[in-house]
Amino acid sequence: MLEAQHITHQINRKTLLDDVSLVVRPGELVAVVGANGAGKSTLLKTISRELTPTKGEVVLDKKPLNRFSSLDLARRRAVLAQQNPLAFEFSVYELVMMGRYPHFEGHPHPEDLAIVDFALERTGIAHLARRAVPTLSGGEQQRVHLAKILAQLMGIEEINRPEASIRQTKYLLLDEPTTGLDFYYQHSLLEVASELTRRGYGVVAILHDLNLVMQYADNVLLLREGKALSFGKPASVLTAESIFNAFNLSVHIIHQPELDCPLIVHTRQTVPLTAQIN
Ligand SMILES: Nc1ncnc2c1ncn2[C@@H]1O[C@H](COP(=O)(O)OP(=O)(O)OP(=O)(O)O)[C@@H](O)[C@H]1O
Repeated sequence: MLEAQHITHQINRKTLLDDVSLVVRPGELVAVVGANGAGKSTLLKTISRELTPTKGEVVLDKKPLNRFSSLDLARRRAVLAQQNPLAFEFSVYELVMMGRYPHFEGHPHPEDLAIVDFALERTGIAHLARRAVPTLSGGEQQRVHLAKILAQLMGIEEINRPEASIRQTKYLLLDEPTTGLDFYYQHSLLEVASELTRRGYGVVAILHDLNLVMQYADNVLLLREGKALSFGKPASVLTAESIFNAFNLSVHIIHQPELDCPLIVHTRQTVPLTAQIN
């Protein structure tokens, strides 16, 4: 279990996070939502150990995060950042192979090569393997970075026995992973994440599309101005009232029996029909 316990984060006199807690259990996809500047990336960076909180603690399987070696942590959790470092002239294959660096010294083993091939296939970029990363489109580059973190976490036994659960829980931490992805790949990415949760992974994803949250998240944390407004099942947390509180936007929540989950639609301020006719 991955737990952020009462996280407060202050920079100078500004409070970016104020007593925020989050729990991610094995097998769960937890979404973090909120307006721009609400503190979502700050929370994810704290959970990944990129930032040290002013107060509070992040605990992975009951052990504080700061007690893990960098190598152990790299094998237990992988991070898809909002802004990925420039890939210079690396090929797609080379960049995805970097995901395996915590697992070998010198030359990659046959299983590292198999895992990289699997990650390239699973993210739909095998045909781009020899291309230089900077020549790819934004969405293609995003899929390369996803493939890299899959390669970082997956083990050969997971590829050979896809139906088996993993022995030790691993966590994917995704900051706006659907950025730049088309409609098909937004869903494809969240299907990959869901598939991993079924194997026992935990996933934390910052998402802006609340309908994707409704469809894919097991739990959601709603942040406003660094504070947790609520945490729980998407249909209970994402109400018209809470969305108005967090985003200052009026929405309809539509329940259709043929849909798996409620649908959130922005209420546009329309001119009454009679006024238009006149
Ligand atoms: N190093 C910093 N110094 C000062 N303020 C910062 C720093 N880092 C972040 N902030 C501020 O903290 C707030 C939260 O930032 P954060 O990046 O966590 O927001 P976010 O919810 O991820 O936003 P977005 O949806 O725009 O990505 C913002 O107002 C941001 O300007």
